[in-house]
Parts: sequence; structure tokens; C-alpha cells
Amino acid sequence: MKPVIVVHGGAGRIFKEREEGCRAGVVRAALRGYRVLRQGGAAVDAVEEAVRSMEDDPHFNAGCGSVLNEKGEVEMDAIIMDGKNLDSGAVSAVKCIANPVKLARLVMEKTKHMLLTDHGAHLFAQTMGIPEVPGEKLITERSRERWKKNLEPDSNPEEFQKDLGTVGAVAIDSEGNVACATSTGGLSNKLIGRVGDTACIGSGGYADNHSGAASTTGHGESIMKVVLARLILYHMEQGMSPEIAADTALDYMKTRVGGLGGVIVVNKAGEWAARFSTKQMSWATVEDDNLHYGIYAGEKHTKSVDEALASEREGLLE
Ligand SMILES: CC(C)C[C@H](NC(=O)C[C@H](N)C(=O)O)C(=O)O
Repeated sequence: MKPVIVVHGGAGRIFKEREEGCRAGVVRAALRGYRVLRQGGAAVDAVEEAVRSMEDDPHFNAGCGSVLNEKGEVEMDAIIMDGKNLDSGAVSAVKCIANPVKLARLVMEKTKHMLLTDHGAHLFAQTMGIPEVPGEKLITERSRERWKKNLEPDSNPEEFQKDLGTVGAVAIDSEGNVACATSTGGLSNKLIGRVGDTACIGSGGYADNHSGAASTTGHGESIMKVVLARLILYHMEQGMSPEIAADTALDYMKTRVGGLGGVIVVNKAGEWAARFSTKQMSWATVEDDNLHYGIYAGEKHTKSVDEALASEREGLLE
């Protein structure tokens, strides 16, 4: 089986000044994930690696760079799923942790449970020896400015949720195992304790070797209503290609509940898609040692992996 990885860095509007950083961030994440696959690593390791890379990148709404809740704090959701045995792990409303996807992985592997939240997730992180980072370290200038602006009485709620940057990855490894991972700071100025689609199995992501894997981004409440990731897999089980399955599910979400979003998908044959009903979504994929990436509908750049790795080594992706 030829390994493939696809990553996204969030749907919605991406402001011009953030475009380059987003392109570089998704490309770097896809290359890091692909490196794991090329060395014979498992799909679940590759998606974790790719998502961690974007959690550490302040351009994205996950880990460092997460948007703030109504009280000006970071509260993050993350999920990871292994399509081999349908094992998954998730965390919701976690604070003061650099890599929520890593904690989700530990929930999957070290507990009998699938989702830990808030205080309990923290106690578990401590038990696992995950260092606590000061909340301030996850807050960027940009996210604080946004939060403040949104509090102004004449702020436009339409503008609230533009240019965020939830992250996710799907992969198939050389043994034909699929996996997905998704991580987010959620929606800007959300209520304390609000948990979105990302932590919810079937909504923020789903992976099953029998059909494929999907990771989603977009308006979480709409994604949860249609259980978007699982819906895409259902369409693939009925014979649709990843692209048609993604478009059909996104279209349903739009017409049925008025929700917009984006998805990345891989099927059990290694065919993939990156589709969105929003104006933009940053995405990147590596297959056959070729890198593809884009942000706008119809935009698709191609480079060889060796060329892309050389640019990264020279710091051209910074
Ligand atoms: C508003 C949308 C289009 C922006 C998108 N947000 C999410 O994916 C949020 C996540 N699904 C949730 O609801 O918690 C982003 O961050 O790029």
C-alpha cells in the first residue's frame, strides 16, 4: 500500500496576511507526517505528528494560537482515532497543555475510556507526566486582540469566526491502516465549557479501515447535527469516491442546517480529497513522494517531496 497523508489548517475566511504562514504550516505538517509513514510508521503516529506540528504553530487555532473563550482563556478540544480497531481518544475543554492531541492519544492508549474533560483531563495529564504550561504561553497577540474586539458592543458577530485555523490530519499507512486526528481552540468568545464537534467521535473525525478516515473543520454545532465525519464514511461505504462523499455531506450540512465547513478524507484505496463549502481552507497532502497544497477553491500547487524538504531545511517555509 502506498502511504498517503492529508492535513487541513481550518476552513473559513483566511486573511491575506495569514495566507503564507498557513500554507507553510500545512506543508510542514504534511511533510512531518509523511516522514513517519515513509519510515514504515503507523497512520496513527503520522496524524499525531502532523497535528502536533500545527498545534505548536501560532498561526493556527489549536495549541498555541487557540482562540479565547468569553473569559479570555484558552479551552481546547482534540480527538485521535485508529481505523484498525476503532479505538479513539479525546479531550475537551483542556487548558494549559501544549499538545491536546498527545493527551487524546494517551486517553486512547492508557485508559478504558474515550473522552476526558476539563478537570479530569488535567488530573490525567498530571498522572501521565505531561508538563503544565502557563495559560499565557498559548495566547498570542492576535488571539487576545480578537477577543477584545469581539467584546466591543458594536462588534459584528459575523466577523467573530473568520480566520481561525482548526487543524486536522488523515492518513493511510503502508499496511493499509487509516487514522484521523483533529485539534482546536473552538470558536472565538465561546461560552465557558462549550465543547464542539472536534472532541466528539464521528463529528470532528472518524477512522475505519473498512472505508477510510475523515477530519472536519467548520461550525461545530452544525457538524455535530449531521455527524459530518461519519456521514462521509457512510457515503463511501455506499460506493462514493472521497471527493463526491465529501461534497455530498458538506452540501447536506449546508442545506439541512445552514452550516459551512471543510473536510479532508482518505479512503481504504488511498484516494483522497480536501473539500470545503467555506470560501477557503488551507490543506496539504503527500502521496507518491509528491506534495500538493492550496487554500482557495481550485488552487493546487505541486512539488516533489525532496524539493519541499530542501526548502524547509533552508528555512524557506518559515
Ligand atoms: C467557523 C469555522 C469555519 C472556522 C474553523 N472553526 C472550527 O473548525 C471550530 C471547531 N469545529 C469547533 O466548532 O469547535 C477554524 O478554526 O478554522
